[in-house]
Amino acid sequence: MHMRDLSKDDDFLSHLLVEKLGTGTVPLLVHKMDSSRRLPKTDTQALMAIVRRLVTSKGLLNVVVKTAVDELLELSPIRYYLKSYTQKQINAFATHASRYFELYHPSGSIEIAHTSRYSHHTGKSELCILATRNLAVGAVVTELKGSMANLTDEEDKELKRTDLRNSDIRRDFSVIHSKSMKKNHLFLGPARFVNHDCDNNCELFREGKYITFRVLRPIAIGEEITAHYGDGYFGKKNRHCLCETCEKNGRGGYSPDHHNDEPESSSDSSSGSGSDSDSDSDTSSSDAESDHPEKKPDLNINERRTRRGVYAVTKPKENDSDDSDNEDDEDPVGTPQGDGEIELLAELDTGSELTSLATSSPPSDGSSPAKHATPDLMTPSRRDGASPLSSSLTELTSSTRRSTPKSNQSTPFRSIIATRRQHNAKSESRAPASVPDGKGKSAKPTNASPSCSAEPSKRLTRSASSMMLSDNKGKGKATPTPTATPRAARFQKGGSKDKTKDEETVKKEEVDTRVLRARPSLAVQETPKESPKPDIPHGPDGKPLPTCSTCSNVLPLIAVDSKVVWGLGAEVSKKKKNVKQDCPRCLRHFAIYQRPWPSRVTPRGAISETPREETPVEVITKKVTHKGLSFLDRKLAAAASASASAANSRKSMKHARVEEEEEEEPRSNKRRKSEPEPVLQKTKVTKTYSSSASKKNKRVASPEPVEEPVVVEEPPAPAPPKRKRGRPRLITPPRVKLEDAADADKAVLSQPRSNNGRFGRKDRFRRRGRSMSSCNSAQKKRAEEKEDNSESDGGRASNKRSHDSVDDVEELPRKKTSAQVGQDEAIVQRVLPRPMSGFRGGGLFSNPNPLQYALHAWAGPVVLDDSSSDDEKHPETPDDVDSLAADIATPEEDVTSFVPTLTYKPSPFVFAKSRWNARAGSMKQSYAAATIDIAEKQAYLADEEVSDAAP
Ligand SMILES: C[S@@+](CC[C@H](N)C(=O)[O-])C[C@H]1O[C@@H](n2cnc3c(N)ncnc32)[C@H](O)[C@@H]1O
Repeated sequence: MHMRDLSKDDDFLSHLLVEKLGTGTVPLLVHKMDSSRRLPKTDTQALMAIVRRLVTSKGLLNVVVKTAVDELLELSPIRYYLKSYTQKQINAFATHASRYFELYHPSGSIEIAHTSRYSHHTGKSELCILATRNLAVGAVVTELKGSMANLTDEEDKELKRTDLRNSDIRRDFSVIHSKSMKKNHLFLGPARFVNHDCDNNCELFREGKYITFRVLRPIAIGEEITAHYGDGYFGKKNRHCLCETCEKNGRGGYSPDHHNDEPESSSDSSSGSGSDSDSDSDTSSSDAESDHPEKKPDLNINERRTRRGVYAVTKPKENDSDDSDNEDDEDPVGTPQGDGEIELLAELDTGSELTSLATSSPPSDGSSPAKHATPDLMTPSRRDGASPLSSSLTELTSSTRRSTPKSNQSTPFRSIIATRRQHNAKSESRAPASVPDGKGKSAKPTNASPSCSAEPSKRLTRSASSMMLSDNKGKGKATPTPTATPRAARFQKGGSKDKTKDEETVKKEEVDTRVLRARPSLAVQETPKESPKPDIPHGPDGKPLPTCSTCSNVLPLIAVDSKVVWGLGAEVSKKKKNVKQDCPRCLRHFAIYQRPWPSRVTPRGAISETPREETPVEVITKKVTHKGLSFLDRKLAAAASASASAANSRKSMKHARVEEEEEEEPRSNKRRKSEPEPVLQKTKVTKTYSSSASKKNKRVASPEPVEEPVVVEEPPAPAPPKRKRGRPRLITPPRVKLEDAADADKAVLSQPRSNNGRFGRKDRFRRRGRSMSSCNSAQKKRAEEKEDNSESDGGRASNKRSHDSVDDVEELPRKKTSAQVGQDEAIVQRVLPRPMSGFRGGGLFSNPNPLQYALHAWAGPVVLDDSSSDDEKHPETPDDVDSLAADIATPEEDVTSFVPTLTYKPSPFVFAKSRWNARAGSMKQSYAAATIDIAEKQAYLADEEVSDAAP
């Protein structure tokens, strides 16, 4: 993908899906790559309607996102925007759009919001990412993704260059450095809104071909997601950094002796060859010490420093110290480091930001930027910091609090970024001098100063940058809370030598955590045992400040271009005085979800209501009992022992296997009649099986979409389709009907795409290679096949691998799945991972939400046994839409795009069940056939499974 395309697409999509969505009079202004670019005018209502459908759809994430992308592409302004695009560009656009849509899915855990932590310094509206759920350590924020584009050397330099002609151009984007390719890539998308904190709570990491974020320490609802850009991103040793940690510790931009107009900023604007960190590299350690006298080894174990800011690299070498600028300078980025788990160095562009920091409205007296806070400050505080005033939804449970960051137990800290207070103070005094401590803490001295540690009982907000109260995250490096941040604590205690040792321990713990950690969402759903004490903030006049009736944060003052657009009372005065008022963040949330912040619509039974390909419907109603399991256990044990003796005859088994496959279905049916499996205790048959299919002993899925299968007691139960063992597979969606074959544009846009909206390669080929009339004939053919299949062989659920393209399906009717002969809608819903078919949430657990389970329990930071397959299959080439930047270009990629999100790590229970669903039956028939030694067969199957699992 080209940098220009990505920039343009991101400008447009962020405009559509961030700026315009539910923001009303309070826009979430996104810094554009090119703010002078004219964007097609788009109906906000139409966009909101699409998002509303997304959030209310009962479907899998990738399916509903794909639908949303489809709908977006149908909008006239978007069609107009794409009219000159090639198919490949449309694919990339669709992929990028899916990243933004994903943010809004009810299963999501983050939101984009305003922050004014930096605005008062940069003079620009800034955005941030906030958690909408409590996030546990190790959780992967899967929806925080970005698209990448290859950068030529010229583009790389250009991005670092300060464009003096257009001061609006902000370099608020990430640049990822690929170690393997030794190239920089532009990294845009929702992930670009993650701000820097010197004590970051998330880290960038790579999982397969994905780059996403992993939680380093517990994050509370409403807390900002932060990453570490590197030690030199904001000047030497981040001396201009405005993060909360620096604010707490009086460092960086909050250092008493901080000056904005420090010389290193100018180096960024020069040519692009230099960077802020380059400057750092030359900085003596004594300089660094003076800036950060208490600086401890960085907590991010993955961090290594390079010439520019880095926030995700391989594990550090032994004795890697914080003052390793020179070492890193010399360290070629392509040199393998550590175990190579993370192969990307992630860096943010260091060019213009520092220039911006240094040049934007510097205080005339050179004082700390906080002294010049303007009223446009707003970052909603985290959930647990809120003082519930009216809504029970704002309350947190005690257990939730236990899982919240250590900050909650530590000395409360109140951010100086207390917009409304500052504003009020300003109004009253009419002069910045009204801020007595020089940090804007005067609005309510007891709250604003560190002395507020005398109020430990009060749960204060984190308020990364807002007008609100802010607590101390408690993550001060000097006072780690071992239980909250064991990793941090270790690194703070130990030197560099200990660090390596500790890393190993931590790594091990991480692995454990990956398996055992609780779902992040679990912590969110609990109900409070008791409400925290309301902490109603007061203004300088002693009067209580207006608070949001939902999140209880102080209502912000939001300014755009130095003009207050919200918060001065205009919007409140229209209403009655005592009417409750929500803050813009909660208003936006409500507009999107129709529910009070932070709750989102959670489709109930989304998984179970969606028929899966290759999943016999009757299996859905079966339950595995303990009795059945013990029986299966015995069988499994017998098979395992038998298989041990069969290692030397596996080759001959392959022939036998072929024969067996030919006979499998009839035998399967035979088995079902004669030997009912104990595990299938409750066999119910749905209407989706035709009598003709029963006659032929073959299963035929209903041509109708089976949203909620009506279960009827109607024996006999047809045999489930044979399932291959091994990796989960997706079934490729069929082609969508071309409503208007004459409309070429529409034909393009209505082509089937993969889950995130991209067009498959073969689809593109088809589009070029086939005329519209051939499309029509294909439709006819499908209709005929549909009839055929409903009467004959349609029940043979496809065992095709996911990379069987749509074309394959159409051109090879015998491979056609039963779902594909049904309606298109039904087929779309079949784009499901195969492993899920073995996961019967409703049957196994009291909370029948396998999607949630998979998302939160399994989508961990584990390097999966099959996670490398993507890379093995498709070496990453971010310059192409089929690569890192565009991960769903082909049907194969449909599979891979889903896997990281729904990482399949079955529990032993589920694993046993899913395995036995497939294996137990075939084993029995193998015994019955008695022509092949069962032991050999099992050995062969085990072999097959291994090879199936391989990419
Ligand atoms: C990748 S962007 C993050 C999103 C950005 N806030 C926005 O609205 O687009 C990086 C920019 O955010 C701001 N920023 C993030 N973290 C910061 C920090 N710790 N100190 C100062 N500015 C920061 C700076 O303006 C920086 O250039």
